[in-house]
Formats: sequence, C-alpha cells, structure tokens
Amino acid sequence: MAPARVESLALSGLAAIPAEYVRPLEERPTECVLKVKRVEDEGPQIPVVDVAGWDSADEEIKKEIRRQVAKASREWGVMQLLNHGISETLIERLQAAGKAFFDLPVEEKEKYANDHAAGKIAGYGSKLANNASGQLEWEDYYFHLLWPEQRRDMTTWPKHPQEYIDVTDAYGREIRKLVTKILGTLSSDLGVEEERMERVLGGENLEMQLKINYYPRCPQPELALGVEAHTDISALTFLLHNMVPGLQLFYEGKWVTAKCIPGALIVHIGDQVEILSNGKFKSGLHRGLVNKEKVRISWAVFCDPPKDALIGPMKEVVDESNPPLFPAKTFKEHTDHKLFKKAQAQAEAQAAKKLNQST
Ligand SMILES: Oc1cc(O)c2c(c1)O[C@H](c1ccc(O)c(O)c1)[C@@H](O)[C@H]2O
Ligand SMILES: O=C(O)CCC(=O)C(=O)O
Ligand SMILES: [Fe+2]
Repeated sequence: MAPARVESLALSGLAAIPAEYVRPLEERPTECVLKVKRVEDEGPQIPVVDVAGWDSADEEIKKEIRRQVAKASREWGVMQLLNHGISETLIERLQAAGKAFFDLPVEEKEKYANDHAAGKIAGYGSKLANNASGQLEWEDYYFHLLWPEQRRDMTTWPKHPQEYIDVTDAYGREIRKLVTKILGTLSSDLGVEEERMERVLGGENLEMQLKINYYPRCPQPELALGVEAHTDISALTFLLHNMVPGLQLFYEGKWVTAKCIPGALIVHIGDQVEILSNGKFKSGLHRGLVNKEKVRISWAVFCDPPKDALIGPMKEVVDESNPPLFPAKTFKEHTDHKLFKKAQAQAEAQAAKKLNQST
C-alpha cells in the first residue's frame, strides 16, 4: 500500500495527529523549539568553525582551522562551517529549486514516487512502517544519487523546476571538494597520510546521496518527530536548511538545538568515520523536530563508501592500549545490521508497551 504523504495529512486540517505519529513519552520533545525563549543561547552549543583561511598561505592559520575541525569532530561529531567556499547564490538557487519541487501539488510529486518494495529508494517518499508499532516520522522526502557522475540515473531526479538538475549538480561538485578537505584534515589529525581515509572510503567511487527532507506544519509538534533520533550511517553528512530551527544534537545527556546561522553549512561525522578512527571521532546522535507555524526543509548530502567497501578501524589507530572497538564490515553489512537492530528495538518496545497495558 502506498504510504500516506505527511503533507496531505497536514493540509487536511486535522487537529490531532494519527496515532502512528505519536512518539512514546520518552522520545517526545520536552519543549517546542519555536516557542522556547532563546533556549539556544543557553548551555553548550554546536561548535562553529570559520574555515575562511583553509587554503591560506599562512601555515599557522591553516593549522588552527584544522585543529578546530578535528576538536569538533572528536567532541561533538558535528559542526557549523562558516566561509566554506560555496557561494550564497548557489545555495539560494539549490534551495529555491528544492522548494519549487515541493511546492508542486502532491499528485504531481507522486509521479516521482519511489518503490521501496522493489528496492528503488530514489524518488519521492515517506517513511514506511518497518515493524509492528508502525511508528512514523512527520516528513516526506526526495532521495537520489548525486555522485559519482557516471553512476547517476538522471531519470530519478526532479524534472521540475528546470533549474533543478544544473544547480543540484553544481552543489554536489562543491560538496565533493569539501569532502576531500575534511577527510584530509581528519586523517592528519589521526597521524595517517592525508589521503588515507578518502582512499578507504572509495576514492573516486565514494558516493553522495541527496535527501531533501520536507517537514510540513504539524498540529501537535510536542508529540511528533520529523526524524527520530539516529546517527548517520554515512562517513560525513553535509546539511543545509531553510532557517527554521529543528535539528537537535544529543550532547552530555541533553538535546541541544542547532542555532540557525545564515550561510553556515552543518557537517556531521557519520558512523563510517567513527569506525575508521576507532571512536576518536564521534558519530553524533541527532533528531529533527517539527513545528506548528512553519514548514521546515533541509538538504542532507550523505557521503558513503561503495556498498562492498570493507570498513573497520584503521590499523594505525589500533594498538594494545587501543583495541578495535568495532568489527570490520562492508558498508552494506553495516547498513543492513543497523536497520535490523532498529526494527528489532522498536518491536521490543512495542511488545513491552503491550505487556504494560495488559497488566
Ligand atoms: O546513504 C545514506 C546514508 C545515511 O547516513 C542515511 C541515508 C542514506 O538515508 C537515511 C534515510 C533515508 C530514507 C528514509 O526513509 C529514512 O528513514 C532514513 C538517513 O537517515 C541517513 O542515515
Ligand atoms: O533535517 C535535519 O535537520 C536532519 C535530517 C537528518 O538527520 C537526516 O536526514 O539524516
Ligand atoms: Fe541524520
């Protein structure tokens, strides 16, 4: 059965969200981000790193930037990059194109519907219930391969607006350059050669997937989640959004809301870099909240190794006092294992809930 689009639900004007979208008590946001009075100015904040001098001739400037990127990756697993080199105009055009696609009526977007059952994840989609609890997220999305160029199937990309393909392609090329810079910085910080991590992650065959997350207005944002708590299975994830707050990072036992900083590009360390570094760099737990007043849109680029790449702690970061914390697995095995574990945990939670209700 085709999943219901969250946008259609939101537009139907319902006052209470369907039960499948109501999160268990312990998962619900404790406050509704938009209503909270400058909560983001209090307590720890996601590190902000100005990388304007990344290519500077001054070695000290470069060293300081690299130090800050590595520190954020070790302590938070996420950072907001300023002056990353992607032009404001390109970002505006990318966001205008994604928004123009989502501004189409749902019936038009359905022409791009993906087909999970047939293993086709590219296209327009909404989360499918993967267990008995049927727990859903308050979002629709568009997902497609962005890189490498020769493996892309352009028939899976939106044809409307006309600009979509050129501008999304141009953005992908810019992100690919940043991938090399960040992996180089992180490799050096671990004391391995600069190209090492990128090579293990596939080099020319490293893949990038684009997911545009579309979070419609929600009548009961305090009960729902746009994206449930997770770490990204990627090596790195690059994230832009439309300046509506919603992203939260779990840090020192609390959910910290990401500040909306104009021009900033959010970078997440994903599971693959955590594994390669044997846990020196953290894959941060994060989630997405929704709100009553505004549609939120985010653009996530997941940078992944090829499916058959074997990823385990690099030998240089393992010794007698630092034994491997992760078994080596192919990227496909890692993905399957994580999905399986998630479905299993949700099924167990549902069984426990039923047991509680019957006693
Ligand atoms: O290649 C990737 C890497 C990632 O880190 C992720 C990904 C794909 O997709 C996840 C995703 C996609 C579609 C859905 O319906 C989801 O519920 C999740 C994404 O969350 C991310 O982990
Ligand atoms: O929308 C966001 O800010 C987060 C999205 C996210 O975490 C994801 O797509 O993996
Ligand atoms: Fe994520």
